[in-house]
Amino acid sequence: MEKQKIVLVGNGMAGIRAVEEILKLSPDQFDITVFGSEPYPNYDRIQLSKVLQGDTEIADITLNTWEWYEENNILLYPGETVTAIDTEKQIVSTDKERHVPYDKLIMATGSVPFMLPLPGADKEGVTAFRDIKDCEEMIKSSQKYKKAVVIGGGLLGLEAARGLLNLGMEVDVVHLADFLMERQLDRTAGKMLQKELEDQGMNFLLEKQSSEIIGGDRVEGLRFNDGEEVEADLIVMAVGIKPNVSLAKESGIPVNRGIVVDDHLETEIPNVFAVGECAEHKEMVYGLVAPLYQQGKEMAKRICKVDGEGYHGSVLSTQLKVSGVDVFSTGKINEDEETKSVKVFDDWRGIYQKVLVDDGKITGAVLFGDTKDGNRLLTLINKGASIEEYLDQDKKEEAGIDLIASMDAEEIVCGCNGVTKGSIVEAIGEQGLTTVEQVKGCTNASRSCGGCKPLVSDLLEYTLGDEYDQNQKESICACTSLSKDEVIEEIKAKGLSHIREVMNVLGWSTEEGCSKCKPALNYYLGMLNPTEYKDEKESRYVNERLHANIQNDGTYSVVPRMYGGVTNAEDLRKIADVAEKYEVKLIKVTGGQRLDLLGVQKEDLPSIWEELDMPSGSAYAKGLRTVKTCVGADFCRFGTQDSIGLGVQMEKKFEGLNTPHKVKMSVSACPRNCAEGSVKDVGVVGLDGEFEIYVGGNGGTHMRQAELLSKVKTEEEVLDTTAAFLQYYRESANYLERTSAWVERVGLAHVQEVLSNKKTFIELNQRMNEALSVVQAQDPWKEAIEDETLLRDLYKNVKVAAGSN
Ligand SMILES: Cc1cc2nc3c(=O)[nH]c(=O)nc-3n(C[C@H](O)[C@H](O)[C@H](O)COP(=O)(O)OP(=O)(O)OC[C@H]3O[C@@H](n4cnc5c(N)ncnc54)[C@H](O)[C@@H]3O)c2cc1C
Ligand SMILES: NC(=O)c1ccc[n+]([C@@H]2O[C@H](COP(=O)([O-])OP(=O)(O)OC[C@H]3O[C@@H](n4cnc5c(N)ncnc54)[C@H](O)[C@@H]3O)[C@@H](O)[C@H]2O)c1
Ligand code: SF4
Ligand code: FES
Repeated sequence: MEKQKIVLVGNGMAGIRAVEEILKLSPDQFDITVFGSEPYPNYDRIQLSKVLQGDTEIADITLNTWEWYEENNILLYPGETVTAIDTEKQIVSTDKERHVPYDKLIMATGSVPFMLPLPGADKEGVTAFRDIKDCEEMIKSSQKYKKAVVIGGGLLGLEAARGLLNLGMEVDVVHLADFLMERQLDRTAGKMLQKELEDQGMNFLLEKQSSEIIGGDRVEGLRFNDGEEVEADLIVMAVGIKPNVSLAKESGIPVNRGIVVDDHLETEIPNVFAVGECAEHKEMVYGLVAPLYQQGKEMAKRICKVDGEGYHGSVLSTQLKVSGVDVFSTGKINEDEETKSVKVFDDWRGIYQKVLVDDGKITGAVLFGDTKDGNRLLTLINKGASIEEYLDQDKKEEAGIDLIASMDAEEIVCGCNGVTKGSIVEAIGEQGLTTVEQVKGCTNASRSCGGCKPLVSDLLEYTLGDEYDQNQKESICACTSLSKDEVIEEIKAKGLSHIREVMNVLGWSTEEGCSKCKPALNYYLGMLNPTEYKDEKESRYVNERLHANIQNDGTYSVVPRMYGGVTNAEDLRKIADVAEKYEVKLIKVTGGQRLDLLGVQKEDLPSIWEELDMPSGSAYAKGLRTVKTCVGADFCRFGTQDSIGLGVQMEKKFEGLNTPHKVKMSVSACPRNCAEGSVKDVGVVGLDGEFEIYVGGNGGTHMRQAELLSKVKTEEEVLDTTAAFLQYYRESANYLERTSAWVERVGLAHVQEVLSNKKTFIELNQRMNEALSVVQAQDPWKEAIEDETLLRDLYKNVKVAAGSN
C-alpha cells in the first residue's frame, strides 16, 4: 500500500514532537516531509536562555540530530519557508519554488515575538529573543557594548536579563506593570522576585511606557512617555508573543488569534491540522511546551487512527530559569470572592507559598523561595484534589518521609513532558535504566527545560538504591567513556601514577588527551597521592603555569598574598616601588581585599616577584584564593570574635592547597557579615561564644547563597571543620566544580552526614594535613625564580632583576 504523505510546516519543538508521537504509533505508515525556516535541525528553544546565561552551548541544544531525520526517512528542508498552501489541491509551495503534495498537513509555525512599534525600532541593536540568531546577536553585542535594556519583565525578559548580566553587561529591565511577572505571580511574589534579582545586579524601571528608541544607525537609548530616558547599546524586546498565523490566514485556514482547532487538533479544512503555539483550542493559545506536547500526542492518535480521548486544555505551570531564584506558579494565581488561600510567608528565609482553594479544591499556587511542592500541586490540581490531600502530604514530610518516597505514582516529575513518577519507576524497572540520560531517552523526562533533572536523579537513587551512581555516565571528557569516579577507582586499584600512564592503561581514545582531561587527571593524581605525585605543570591551564592571570591586552596581573586582607607599611612600600619601577598600569583593590598590580609584561613577572619578596596570592589558582575578614572585635563595636586573627590563621593553613576549583573564604565577627560569608565557599560568622560555618556560596555567575554547615565553639573547631569540608570537597567533587555546584549536587545534608561521623572527620583532617605538608613547603613564585629552566621556558627574554645574578 502506498504510504500517506505528511507535510509538516515548522521544524520546531511542537511539530517535531508530534512527528515523534506519530512514528511511535505508526512507524511505517507515512512519508514525512518537514519544512523549517530556520537552518538547523529541531533544537530546544527553551535552552536558549541557558545558552545566553553561559550554562550550555548552541551545539548542545539540538533535540533531533540530522541523522535522526535520515534514520526515520524524514525529508527535511531546513532554511526553507512554506509561502503558500493550496488546500483544495493539497499542495504546499515554498520560497525555493518547491511544490509538495500532502495527504495530511500539520501547521506548526509557532509564534513570532511581539515587537513594540516604537519610532526607531528598526535601529541596529534592537532585537527580540526567540531563536539562535537573536541569541548570537546578543552575545556578539555584549562583547562590544556595555549597556543593555530589556523591555518586558516577564519570563523571557528576566531570563534574557540574567543572561546579559552574565555576559558582563549592565542591565535595566523596563516593565509596564508595578511588579514583575504579573501574568504568573501575585504582587507579593513579584516584589520578592524583584528584590532577589536586584541583589543579583539587575536594575528595574517599573510602570514605564516606552515611547521612542533613540540613536543614530545604532540604538543609543530608550525614551519613555514621561519624558525620561535611559542609555542603551542593546535593546531586547520581550513583551510577549503572537501566534504565527499569516500563512494559514492567506491560505484560507480559519484563524482567530491562532489557527482554530478542535479536540483532535484538526482545523475546519479537511486534512489540515495545527499544533503548538500557532494553534488555538477553545479560545486558548499556549506558550509553554507542556500543553503543546499534550496536543501533539492527541493529534498523532487522530492521524494514526488510534482512539484517544482528545485534547481538553491544560493547566499551566511555569518556573523561571534564573539560577539562585526559585519561582513557580500554576493555575489560578489571584484570589477572588470565591477563593480562599493557604499561605506561608517566611520573610527571614525568603519563602512565600500560596495555595488557592475554590470549593475545597486546589485551583492554583504561587511559590517563591521553596518550589519543591510545585509539581505535586500541579498534579493535585489536574486530578481535582482537595486541599486536605495537600496538607496531609505535608504531614508525611514533617514525619520524615522524604519527598520522593511520599510522591504518589501519578504525580508529575517532569512538568514539560507530563511524565509521572510511576512511569519513570516502571521504565527504570522494566528497561534496566541507570542514568538520567537513559531515563530522558526512554520517557522524555528532563528533555526540555531540564528543571526536573535533580528529581529524576533522586528517583533513580530511590529506585536503585546503592546501585545508583549519580556520576556514572558523565565521562570526564570525550577521550574516554569513564566517569571521574571510575577513573579515580582505576587509579587507586592499579596504582597509576602519572597522566600518560592513566591514558594508556585506561584506553584513552587520544594519545595526548585534551584540555579537559589533562588538568583534571593532574588534579586527581595529586589529590590521591599528595606526597609522591610530581605535579605535571605542562598539563595545567596557562594562568596556573605562569602563576599570573593573563589580561585582555596580553599583559599579566600580580597579586601578592596579604593574609586576611591585612597589610603593613613595609609591604605597601615594596608594592609602590615595584609598581613605579615596572610602570604598572593600575593598582586595584580587589573584592577579596588584595592589591592587584595590573598591566605587567610577562618578562617582568619574575623580577617583580623577586623584588616584592612576598608570597604569591594565588589569584590564578584552582586553590585557596583569599580569606576576606571584617575588622572584628578589636575595632568594631559589634564584633564578638577576632575575625582578622582567625582569617589569617585560615589563610596560612590552607594557602597553596590544590582544590577542584578556586576557593574563597571569609570571616566576619558578627551576623552583619561584612566579609560577605553568604557568597563564599566557606564563610565563617562569629557570634557570642560560637561560630557559624556557611558553605557552598557563590557571588559570581551562578549566584548561590551559602548554607549553614555547622555551629562550633572554638577557633580550632572552625579550622578542623573547614579542613574536613575542604578535604571532602577535594575528594568527591568533579574537577572544575565549585563548592556551590558540588553542595547543590550532593546536598548539604549529605555533607553534614559525612562530617558528623567522628572517624571520617578525623581521617579527612589527616589527609588534609598530608596534602598541606607538601604544598606549604613550596611557594610558586620563589620556585619559578629559582628554576633556570622554568625561567627560560616560561618567561622568555627574562630581564634579570636588580640585585639578582
Ligand atoms: C528563550 C526562550 C525560553 C523559553 N523557555 C521556556 C521554558 O522554560 N518552558 C517552556 O515550557 N517554554 C519555554 N519557552 C517557550 C517554548 O520554547 C515554545 O513554547 C516552543 O518552542 C513552541 O514550539 P512551536 O513548535 O509551537 O514553535 P517554535 O518552536 O517557534 O517552532 C516553529 C518553527 O516553525 C518555523 N516556521 C514558521 N513558519 C514557517 C513556514 N512558513 N515555513 C517553514 N517554517 C516555518 C519557525 O521558523 C520555527 O522554527 C521558551 C521560549 C524562548 C524563546
Ligand atoms: N521559563 C519559562 O517558562 C519561559 C521562559 C521564557 C519564555 N517563555 C515563554 O515565551 C513566551 C514569551 O515570553 P514573554 O516573557 O515575552 O511573554 P509574557 O507575555 O509572559 O510577558 C511579557 C511581559 O512584558 C510586559 N510588557 C508588555 N508590554 C510591555 C511594554 N510596552 N513595556 C514593558 N513591559 C511590557 C508584560 O507586562 C508582561 O509581563 C511566553 O509564552 C513565555 O511563556 C517561558
Ligand atoms: S561583621 Fe560585625 S563585627 Fe565585623 S565589621 Fe561588620 S559589623 Fe563589625
Ligand atoms: S520539567 Fe522541564 S524538562 Fe522536565
